[in-house]
Amino acid sequence: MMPEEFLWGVGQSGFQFEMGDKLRRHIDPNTDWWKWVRDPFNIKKELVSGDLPEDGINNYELFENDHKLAKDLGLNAYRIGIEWSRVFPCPTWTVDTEVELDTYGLIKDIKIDKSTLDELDKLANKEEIIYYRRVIQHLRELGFKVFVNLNHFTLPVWIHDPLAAREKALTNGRIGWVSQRTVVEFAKYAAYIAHALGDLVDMWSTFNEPMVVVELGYLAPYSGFPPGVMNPEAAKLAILNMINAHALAYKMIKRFDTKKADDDSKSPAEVGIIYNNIGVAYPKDPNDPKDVKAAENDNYFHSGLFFDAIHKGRLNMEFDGENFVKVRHLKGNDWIGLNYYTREVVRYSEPKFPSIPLISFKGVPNYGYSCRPGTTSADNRPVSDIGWEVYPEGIYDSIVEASKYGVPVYVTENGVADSADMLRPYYIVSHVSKIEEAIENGYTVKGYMHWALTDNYEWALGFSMRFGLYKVDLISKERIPREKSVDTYRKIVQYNGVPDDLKDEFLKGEE
Ligand SMILES: O=[N+]([O-])c1ccccc1O[C@@H]1O[C@H](CO)[C@H](O)[C@H](O)[C@H]1O
Repeated sequence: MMPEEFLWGVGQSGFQFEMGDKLRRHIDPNTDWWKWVRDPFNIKKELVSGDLPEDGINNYELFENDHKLAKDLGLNAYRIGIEWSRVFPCPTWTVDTEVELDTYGLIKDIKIDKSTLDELDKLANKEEIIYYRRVIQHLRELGFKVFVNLNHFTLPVWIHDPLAAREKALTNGRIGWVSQRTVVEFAKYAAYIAHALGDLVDMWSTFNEPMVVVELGYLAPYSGFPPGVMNPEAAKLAILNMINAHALAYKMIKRFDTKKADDDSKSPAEVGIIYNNIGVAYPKDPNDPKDVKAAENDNYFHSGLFFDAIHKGRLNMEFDGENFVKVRHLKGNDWIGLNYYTREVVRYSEPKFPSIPLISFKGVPNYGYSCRPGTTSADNRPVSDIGWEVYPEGIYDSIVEASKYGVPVYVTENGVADSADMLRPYYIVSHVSKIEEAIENGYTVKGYMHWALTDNYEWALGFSMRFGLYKVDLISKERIPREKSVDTYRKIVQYNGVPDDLKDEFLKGEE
């Protein structure tokens, strides 16, 4: 059983859930992803699916309905995302701020005060603020603890034009996280949102999975993620800028959200980061020191580097895992949101880029993310529709790794692409059991949020991947329960842990 105050919830983002209203009144054409997924070249090359987000599930209008579905499951936590581009459809560059740099060229502080907020207020789309306030208020009325995430992959197109960025090999101005200008604008956005929503929100996160943005955007040109270039120098800049952006947003949220929303909160603003692949790279051959080193490097590249910076003020600017500089102003993180889907199994391989020595690993096929749908993994585990191995042990190891930083952990995403609902009940039971085990062994995990309540738009893969406890009919927008999963999750939530009958049904013979 979980501790009494354990949070059970679901997670969602803006871009993947909001759009889909019939009259197209609530489309948001102002993101990089909007532009990216309809680009004829991308569609022709099958980099993206050709599905469009405006044909999606329409949570924008149906949020009350979705909140009620979550309530009926017995949930008490709900994670949402704010779309930067909805609040600021036009550039905020013109709002002047003083920026203080450190000796490494990182931004140490940025002067944002009440008059800056007034200027930003003139540029903000007030209707969208009113809208997000309604959404949060409705969640609060239903008794949910609300988690608000500021950035989930998408960037305003005025700050990132992915097609121009690709075409001009990142030499044009709108290059997203490769440019330090984005850090400054993000700090303004964070300050403004904290001010505009702070009375209703105590649990904040800056980013969702920053390393996915970097790796799929700048090191995997066929991933289907914008801007689809291969450029290790850009990847390094993007990582440093996102670390810097987290640090500044952390400060801004603390500065401008001074009002406690919930009685049970420790402070008016608990600011964390949502992160995936935390310590879940495993060596193919645990007896081969080179493979062991490869996994260690992989783990450091994916999470250690970022976490060392924001928790210890210790920055590995060389990307070698060996040389560090002290950058105290980067420190600041109150909780870790852990997203877990599967593991990685890696072998040693000579560093692909001389300037990133940590990338001395390569994935082994038929494990983790590299499986084929409709098969079982090399380890004889089930594989999801998206080709990801089901490996519940990984969530335990991920909790252990995240716990090293001394802040509470919330599982902010966990789920499976499974349109037939054959795997999901087992997936939920096995992963939640591992979380229970971690808690029994003394680790601090304070919540579990399933991804997702409903089907949604799975980025480059469009609507083909079905992560919902509720299936969504994309024509009628009807939510149809995937009965077995809905039942399973409801039982777990009611019991506040995995009851014995579910363990018997799904985990017999595993232990
Ligand atoms: O979006 N991704 O490409 C990606 C790759 C590896 C692990 C998580 C991950 O992103 C995460 O995954 C889920 C399901 O795929 C959602 O789409 C979510 O938006 C994202 O945060």
